[in-house]
Amino acid sequence: MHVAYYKNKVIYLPNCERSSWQQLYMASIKQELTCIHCHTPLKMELGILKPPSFTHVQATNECIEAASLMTKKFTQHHINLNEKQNVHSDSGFSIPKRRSISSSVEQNEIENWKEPEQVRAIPNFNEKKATTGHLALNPYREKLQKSGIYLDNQQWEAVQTTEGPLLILAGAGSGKTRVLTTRTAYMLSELNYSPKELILVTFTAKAAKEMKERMRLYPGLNRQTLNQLVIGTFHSIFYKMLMHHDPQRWSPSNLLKQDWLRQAMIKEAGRELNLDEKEFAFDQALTQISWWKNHLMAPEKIKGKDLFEERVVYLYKRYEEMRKAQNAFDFDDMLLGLYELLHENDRLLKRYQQRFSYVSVDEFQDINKVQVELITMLSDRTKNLCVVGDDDQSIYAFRGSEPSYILNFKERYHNTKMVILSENYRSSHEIVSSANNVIHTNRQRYQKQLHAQTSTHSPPLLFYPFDEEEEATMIVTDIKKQIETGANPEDFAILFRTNTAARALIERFISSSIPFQLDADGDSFYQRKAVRKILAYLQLGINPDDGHALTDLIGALFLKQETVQEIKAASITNNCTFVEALPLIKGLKPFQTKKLQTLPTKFKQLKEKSPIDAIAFIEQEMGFSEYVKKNGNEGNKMERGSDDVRDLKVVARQHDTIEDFLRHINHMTIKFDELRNQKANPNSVQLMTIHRAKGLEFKHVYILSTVEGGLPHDYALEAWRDGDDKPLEEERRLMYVAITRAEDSLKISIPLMRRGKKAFRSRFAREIQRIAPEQAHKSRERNVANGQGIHD
Ligand SMILES: Nc1ncnc2c1ncn2[C@@H]1O[C@H](COP(=O)(O)OP(=O)(O)OP(=O)(O)O)[C@@H](O)[C@H]1O
Repeated sequence: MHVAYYKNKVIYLPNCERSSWQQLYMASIKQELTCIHCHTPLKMELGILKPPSFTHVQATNECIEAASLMTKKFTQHHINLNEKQNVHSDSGFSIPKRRSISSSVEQNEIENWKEPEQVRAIPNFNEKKATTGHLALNPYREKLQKSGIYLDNQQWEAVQTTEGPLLILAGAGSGKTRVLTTRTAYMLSELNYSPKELILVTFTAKAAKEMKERMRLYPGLNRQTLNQLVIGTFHSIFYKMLMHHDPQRWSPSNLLKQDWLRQAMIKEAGRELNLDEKEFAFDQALTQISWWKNHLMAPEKIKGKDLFEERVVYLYKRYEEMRKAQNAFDFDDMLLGLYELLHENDRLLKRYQQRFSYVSVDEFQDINKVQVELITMLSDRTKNLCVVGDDDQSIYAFRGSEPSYILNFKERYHNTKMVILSENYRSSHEIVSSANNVIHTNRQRYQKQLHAQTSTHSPPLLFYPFDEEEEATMIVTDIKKQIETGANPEDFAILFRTNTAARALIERFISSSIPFQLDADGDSFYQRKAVRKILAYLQLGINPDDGHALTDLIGALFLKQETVQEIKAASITNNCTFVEALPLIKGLKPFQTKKLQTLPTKFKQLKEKSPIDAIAFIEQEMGFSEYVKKNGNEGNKMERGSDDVRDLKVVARQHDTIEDFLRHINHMTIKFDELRNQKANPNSVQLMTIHRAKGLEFKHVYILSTVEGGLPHDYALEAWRDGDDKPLEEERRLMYVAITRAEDSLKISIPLMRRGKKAFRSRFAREIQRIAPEQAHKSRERNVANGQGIHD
């Protein structure tokens, strides 16, 4: 059904602007859309696969007749019911829409709808399974197979290579965990190496635990042997070593465990520079300091590139002084401490080299400078260093990791043997081919192609929501339908590039009945600096005595926090509101006083506006644009204040009054906090950043906002325009990681609008539609052999 009654008007869906669909959808949830005949509330379907429609649950024949009669009227040439009634749109709906409709066409289809498309560039599936019988069967391999542990030939080759430097390039889903655990088990139970000789470094504690648990299932391995094995993260293993040598200095009580402890130190140092606690990006400063430490860069050796960096260098220097004076250490010091200890103490280094004859490292693509140096030192005697990783999944440059360590491994460690694991056991052929299509464009990589074991004949889907809001609605609707027909919530994951990209999605899940879990760092979108300040303006517009809002706002007026007390005092002595007291502050420069004098009137004007107009007014008339320009992205190239304001405008457009807008935000902020403290429910839809999804797998995956600026992120595009394509290559790897998380189905969202502007489909969404040359070549060879053509 395409007609409904809404706000005292009859509306016809094909005539409604695309931008209004989301509002209509929200209206349907509030039961404001009704049947034109019986006035029963209608449900609006706004999903991925089909154009939207209204559903009438118990429609009578009269209801259906009335709807079809009305539809006919709307579709007649130049005739429009609302036009006759001379009703004009006042809520964003173009009713009537002044366009001619061919009288011969029964115009009952939605022209504004853009059909989803399947990925076409899928080569024919090669049924050939991974080879398992080519190498001569080894009794141990047979034993493994009897225990249900199958290895393909490439995996088996990696397991058997125990001596010398070994690089195992493990494509996504190719069983690197299986290889690492089997290789360790093989060395222990088959070659009878002592567990004390082995050290296995993982990237997360979870991975270490999983490997230990898996190893318990291997034939011939007992608990006692496994307990002697050194397996854990860099931090856990190396910290134990430090504790062993100097327990007093490295006592856990000296650890700066929480971020706020470190922040407190740099904030104290910041006061020496007169940095405003609420304005300066201290969190960014800590990330930068950590990056330098992991790159073995002492503060004396760093020259800041800009004012922000110069300040952070100072904070770094003072932080180190304060930390040392307190005998404290942070997580980075655990690695640096051991690095220094082994450098200074050659005898100790030799002892460790003597003890650990076999060093293995997982997730080698994510390694950083200090970690590389440490494992090189430890394995230097025997050169028995086995590293497992995937250069295509290196996504932690911001934390100091570099794909160059894995790419240059062979140059750094002579006589390296390289084994490539290219059989993917996780995803369908259609998903694997799409991943291959995207990643092959990267230049900084080992050329390789993943190969899937099965085909579902169901290619990934590209779909086109109008904007962020509609994207969220479509995905929630899609998942809901699948759950209704038997799928489990835990089968689904929605992946996004940044937390802010998921704002609308989180809100839609909060309002739905679907169990979900959010796995992302950081506060709610509405707690972000620029957003909080805009909201403070709006709150003061409504309540000019709002003390919290005044505190949030003060920096945006280029005033110091101490001024808040002065304003409050002036409001008491002059018996006026905080806003009215703004022009009464003494000791300011004349231009500042002049600006403050205009504010009370402007705050009054603000109150009367719609949320979207009010934000524009705050930006242009109340000086906020100027503030954002100066302070919007201090030290943070990833998240700019101006983008946050544009994101906020997307929400603002959905609300008619400031009160309603603020109520919505307040509700969502409370719900977001509850979410943070809620107990984990394993059977829930997973919402997470792509970074968090690494190493995980889900039956059905959705990727959000695959548009230029979203994925790839704006900052990478800027770097690329300046001639640096490294960040863009990392974004492509992120896309690759996201795609390869999916087992059975993958849906990629390409909104038409982003942050209120026309969006352009991501280059990755274009690349996915072009068959990777290597795949095309193989497919052509096969097809020639089979006498078929290929589609690309
Ligand atoms: N030889 C094999 N035969 C059948 N299944 C296998 C084989 N090797 C691995 N698998 C299965 O393939 C899946 C992916 O393996 P695993 O999680 O170890 O991949 P991965 O290489 O760590 O992936 P990623 O790097 O993408 O996170 C697992 O379910 C694993 O049990």
